[in-house]
Amino acid sequence: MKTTTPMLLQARQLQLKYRRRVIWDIPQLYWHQGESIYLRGINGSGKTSLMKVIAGLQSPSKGQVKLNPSGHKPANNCCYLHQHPWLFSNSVRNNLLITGHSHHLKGLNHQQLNRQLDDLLVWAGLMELAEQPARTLSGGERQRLALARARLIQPRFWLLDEPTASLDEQSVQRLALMLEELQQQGVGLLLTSHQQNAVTELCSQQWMLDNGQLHI
Ligand SMILES: Nc1ncnc2c1ncn2[C@@H]1O[C@H](COP(=O)(O)OP(=O)(O)OP(=O)(O)O)[C@@H](O)[C@H]1O
Repeated sequence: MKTTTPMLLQARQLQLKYRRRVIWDIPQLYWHQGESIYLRGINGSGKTSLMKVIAGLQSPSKGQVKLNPSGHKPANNCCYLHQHPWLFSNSVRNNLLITGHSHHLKGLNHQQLNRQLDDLLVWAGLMELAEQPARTLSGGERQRLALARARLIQPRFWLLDEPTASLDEQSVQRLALMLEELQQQGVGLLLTSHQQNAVTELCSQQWMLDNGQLHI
């Protein structure tokens, strides 16, 4: 991460409406970098919408999400990971390379760049699949590649929408180990899941969306 000063993401009077229907109304919300939060709520309670608003991918109807220290934008420091990650159709390694080129890896020489990609492939358990087309990966492998790709961008806040849906026990454990390493680096994690598992157990806090209210 670029600096060591932890950030605080906060919002006041945050509201989301679709037409006249209020999805949620949140008087205040604080998320310190380094905190891991399990966001719960029944289908349709507004979890995905809240994550997208926090990550700067969607505008709220009222209020604003801010980062402290001020001057930083949520969209530049948050990464929202979809349940079904979108990947480039070329190889696993090239998925990382393309993302790396468009971010901070531009200044690295060929050898340094390859070393960084190798480290990420090892972290994600994808070294043996590095030359395989990403479209042929299994669900668990796709998730791990999406995580490795996001790590290149070095977000402070990671928002994972149903990362373990349709993963078997072993894949969940593997993902949990990867997320644990991110936690040790001091990132913030916010994740949803309809089942409690090794990934949700990493979270020391829970937020519950219920009937338009966020219970913290
Ligand atoms: N673009 C939109 N226009 C109108 N309504 C929408 C739109 N996007 C979402 N909604 C509605 O907002 C509500 C919240 O949706 P959201 O996807 O945030 O819920 P969720 O808690 O993530 O659900 P799930 O657990 O099923 O993924 C739902 O009732 C949904 O139909």
